[in-house]
Amino acid sequence: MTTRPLIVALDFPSKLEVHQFLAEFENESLYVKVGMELFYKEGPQILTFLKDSGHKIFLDLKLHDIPNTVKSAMRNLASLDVDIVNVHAAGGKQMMEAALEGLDLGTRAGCERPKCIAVTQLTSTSQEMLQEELLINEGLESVVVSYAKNASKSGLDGVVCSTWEVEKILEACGQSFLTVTPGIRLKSNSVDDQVRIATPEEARNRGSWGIVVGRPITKAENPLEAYKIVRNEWEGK
Ligand SMILES: O=c1ccn([C@@H]2O[C@H](COP(=O)(O)O)[C@@H](O)[C@H]2O)c(=O)[nH]1
Repeated sequence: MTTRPLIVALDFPSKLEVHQFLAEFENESLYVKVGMELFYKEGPQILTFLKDSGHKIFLDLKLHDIPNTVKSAMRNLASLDVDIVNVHAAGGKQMMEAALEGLDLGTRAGCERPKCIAVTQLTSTSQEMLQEELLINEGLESVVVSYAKNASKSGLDGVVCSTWEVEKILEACGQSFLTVTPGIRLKSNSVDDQVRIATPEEARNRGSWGIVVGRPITKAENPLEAYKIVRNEWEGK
């Protein structure tokens, strides 16, 4: 598996669809993302199944609450033995620090603490929505970079952002700060509800650490073939 992962978003209603999807990949070890839809239906057991099948896991629950609640929740998530967890940077620095404290408390001796990253602005958010609905009167890029700096100052390992903010974030937070970029589309794909989209090649050229790809693979007529096309473009083959 590449050190700059292609993370497949398992946005399925239940474990049945997950099993059907993964069956096509035979023995390939994937980096998968489990989000709210699947986790709220199946609970931690789905993570055990994925780990036992040899996959790495980004548990994408996007915590956003008061610091004490996030700390306690992260303490529990730490015991699930996943590779990445996340919060919303909009929760603020104190909340992000609390998330790390909870993870440190919950990580079992001898195990690695899950990496913790913060969502800056969702890739479905546009400049217009930022201003008109969220009432944030800054440029979107500057808001994203500013939230990334808060995440970095709080000790987090990286952020979720769009491909188009990666360069500025790496300049501001250092080249080893992780940038995970969803909103990835091949030229032939539909945009769906995403706004700040990029191709796998653009993500690679802009320096994304990892890309998250859901529907372009999971809804493809041939998911394994779609996965290989995305992976080849991401890896520059
Ligand atoms: O800003 C964000 C944060 C998370 N996501 C998640 O990534 C996948 C993208 O799925 P696609 O089908 O490739 O659009 C999905 O699970 C989102 O919840 C994001 O898109 N943007």
